[in-house]
Formats: sequence, structure tokens, C-alpha cells
Amino acid sequence: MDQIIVQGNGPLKGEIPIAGAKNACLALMPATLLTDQPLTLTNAPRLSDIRTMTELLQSLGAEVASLQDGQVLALSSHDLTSHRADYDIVRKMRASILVLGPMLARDGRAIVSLPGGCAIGARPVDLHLKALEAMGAELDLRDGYVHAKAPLGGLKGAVVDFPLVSVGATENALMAATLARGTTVLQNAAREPEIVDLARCLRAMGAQIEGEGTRTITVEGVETLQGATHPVVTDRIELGTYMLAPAICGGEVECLGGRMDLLPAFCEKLEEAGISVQDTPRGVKVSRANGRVHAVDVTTEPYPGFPTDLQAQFMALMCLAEGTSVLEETIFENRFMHAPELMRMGAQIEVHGGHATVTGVDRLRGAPVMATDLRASVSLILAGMAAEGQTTLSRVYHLDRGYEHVVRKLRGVGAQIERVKEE
Ligand SMILES: CC(=O)N[C@H]1[C@@H](OP(=O)(O)OP(=O)(O)OC[C@H]2O[C@@H](n3ccc(=O)[nH]c3=O)[C@H](O)[C@@H]2O)O[C@H](CO)[C@@H](O)[C@@H]1O
Ligand SMILES: C=C(OP(=O)(O)O)C(=O)O
Repeated sequence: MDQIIVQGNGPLKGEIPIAGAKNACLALMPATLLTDQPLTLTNAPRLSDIRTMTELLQSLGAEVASLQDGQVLALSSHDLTSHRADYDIVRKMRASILVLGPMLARDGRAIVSLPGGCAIGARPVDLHLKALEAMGAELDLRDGYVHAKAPLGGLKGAVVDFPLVSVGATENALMAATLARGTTVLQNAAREPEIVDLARCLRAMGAQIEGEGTRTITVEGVETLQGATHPVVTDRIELGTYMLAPAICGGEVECLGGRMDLLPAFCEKLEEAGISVQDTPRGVKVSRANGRVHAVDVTTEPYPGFPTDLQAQFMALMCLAEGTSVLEETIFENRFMHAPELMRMGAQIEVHGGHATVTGVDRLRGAPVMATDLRASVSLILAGMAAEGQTTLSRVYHLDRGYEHVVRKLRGVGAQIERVKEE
């Protein structure tokens, strides 16, 4: 298995291109199941999660061609040969549940393995299922699978009031509603840029959708959808991660393709910490002058709040801040696994339930570390870049789920980082 070796670094300088969003692309790809016409996605990221979704769609009979070095995905669900999303693929990636709504809406049936929990939390899918039930689906949970059937004549429009904001449940319900009979109203819907991107793509395919990006999304069902070509929105989590690199190491980095409005609360917190952030014609420029950053408190929330997917990376910054910060995680119950690893590098962190109290230290020291999830892994790389000496990160496969060419991108701004085969 590969390892990543990071040496402590001085200030960074240069540009980092930001890829298309993993979490948008994983919702856009299943939209192919809604139509027998071709769907083309441009600006797709080159990630193992995208390969897993490709494998899943292909197992259902969809054609998925990866073109232009993986940046273009040509999808076609002209002839679906299976309605069963198998455990062997679904267990690798929770976003697999997003094939349920589209398959049910187009063909009236689907059998999808329940994804199960993961390192960051239990992550049930009850809200996905309740939304589809409200649209008339009959669901039966057997042998770890959801067996779903639409009523005769197909799914019907419904009012779905989500008791809590769920990105995935909003996406599943939104896709299902595009082909349901009548009007669907999604209340307390997620407002993430990835939802807006999905709605735009579905609209290009002929769906009638209003209100994406607000709490209430209204969908007027149509008979059929057609093909479309759609560019995947910028990955705001990759963007935020690389914005933290100069914040931690010093220097100035321009993240190409980024926009501050993708990360309003995150940009505000960076500025509060003393980091300069500005939109430019080509992206977002981040710089830190000499001196330590200030400690700031953060609470993770659904968009437009501070994203849970940037909490681990922000903690790496706070480990070196002046003062004490409290990071509150409200989305996932077990998302502080990076804390003990950061402590191995000399960080002072106390975790109590959903709160982590971080007392900034003058310096971190490199250490062998490993991580149990994607964002935790990259937070350890960021910390390693600011630490004295060498940090060796194991279980690199987590990183490959969400960061394309991470070594190349960070080396491009002067980081000392390499990927090696474990001995
Ligand atoms: C592929 C993808 O886009 N993943 C993102 C998506 O995950 P995902 O769509 O899984 O996250 P959700 O927004 O659904 O989860 C939010 C909270 O709702 C709970 N919940 C969710 C569904 C449900 O049926 N029942 C339930 O209780 C979850 O356990 C969690 O506590 O949004 C998360 C929150 O921004 C991000 O961290 C993930 O990176
Ligand atoms: C938690 C994440 O992804 P997933 O929902 O696919 O597990 C993430 O992208 O940080």
C-alpha cells in the first residue's frame, strides 16, 4: 500500500487548479438512469469514488465511457439490464444509494443494498426512504436490501417535509420527482451548491424544477427526460482544503476556478483567523503574512454554514493558532478521528462528545500517522506541511476517493511531498 511522505515546509507560492466536485458528480451520474438519451458530464474529477459509481451504473446495464483522461464522462442508460445495486459495490461508497430514486422513477422498481454505517457515523437512509414512500413507493427491507416498487402508473407527486437537512435524501427525492405524476414540494431541502448543480443538469434534461438553493424545491413531473451536456460545479471542499495550505504554511496561493460564494462561512472564519481571502478573475487568492493565526470557534452546519467536510482540515490550522478554539461537529457523531493523530504530532486537543477544544501550540512535529476517512487524511497532510521534520501518512486510499493529483498539486506550490510504495 502507498504512503505519503511530507516534510515541514516554508511559505507556499503559486496556483492550484480545482477540479469538479466529487459530491456533485456522484449525484449527477445516477441522473443517467432517468433517461434513455445520452448524458455527458464535463469537468468530472478523476477519483476512485467516480470509478466506483461507474462500476455500479455499469452493473445496472448503463454505458459509462471515460473520455479526455477522465474529465468527460459519457453516460447512457438506453438499455438497463438489472435493477439490483449489489452490496459488493454499495458497501464501498454510501452515495450508491442515489441510484434508488432514479431507477424507481423510470422503471418502477429497484433493489438496492443498504449502505450501512461508516467511520464518521451511522448515517441512516431513512429520510431517502420516507421521501420515496410519500411519493407512493412500496418499500420492503429484506436481507440488507431495499426492495422498492412504484405504484401502477408510476411515482406520484407529494409534499415531503424533511425533519432534518439531508443532502443525499434531497438529491434522491429530487431525481425521483422529475418523472413523478404531478407536483412534488421538497420542504427543508438541502441548499448545497451540489443540489443546485444537480437541479441545473436535470433542468437541461427537460425537468421542471424551481427553488433549488432555497429551502423549498418544487418539481412538476414530466413524462420523459432527454439527454444533456453539463459541466460539474467546482469542488468547494477541495477548494477549501487547498485554501488552508497557505493559511497553515504561509505564502500566497491562487485556487483556480474557485469562488468565495461556494464557501461563505468558511471564508468568513479564515478572515477572522487573520488570513486574507479574495476573489480574482481566475479563482480565489489566499495569503498569510508572517505571524500566527488567531483561534476562532467553528460550528459545522448545512450550507451556507461551515461544512463538516472542512472541519478536520480547519482543525489542522487551529492546532497552530494563537489561543484556544472550540470546534463543534453537529452533522456526524464520530468525526474527530483526526484529533488523536494530530495529537501524535504535538497538537493539544480535547474531545468531549461533539466538541473539540484545540489549544494552539507554537509548533507541530512530524510523525507516522494514519487516518480512517478522506478529510481526516488530508488534514494530516496539511498539519505535516506545517510540522518540523517528516510525517508519513498511511492508508492513502482514503485520499484517492476525493483528491485527484494531491501530490502534484501541492508540489506545484512548493510543498515537499511525495507518494511512495510502502516497504
Ligand atoms: C456524496 C456526498 O454528497 N456526501 C456528502 C453528503 O453526505 P450525505 O448525503 O450522506 O449527508 P446528509 O446530508 O444526508 O447527512 C446529514 C445528517 O443527516 C443524517 N441522515 C441523513 C439521511 C437520512 O436518511 N437520515 C439521517 O438521519 C446523517 O446521518 C447526518 O447526520 O452530505 C454531507 C453533509 O454535508 C457531506 O459530509 C458528505 O460529504
Ligand atoms: C463524507 C464524505 O463523503 P461520503 O458522503 O461519500 O462518505 C466527504 O466527501 O467528506
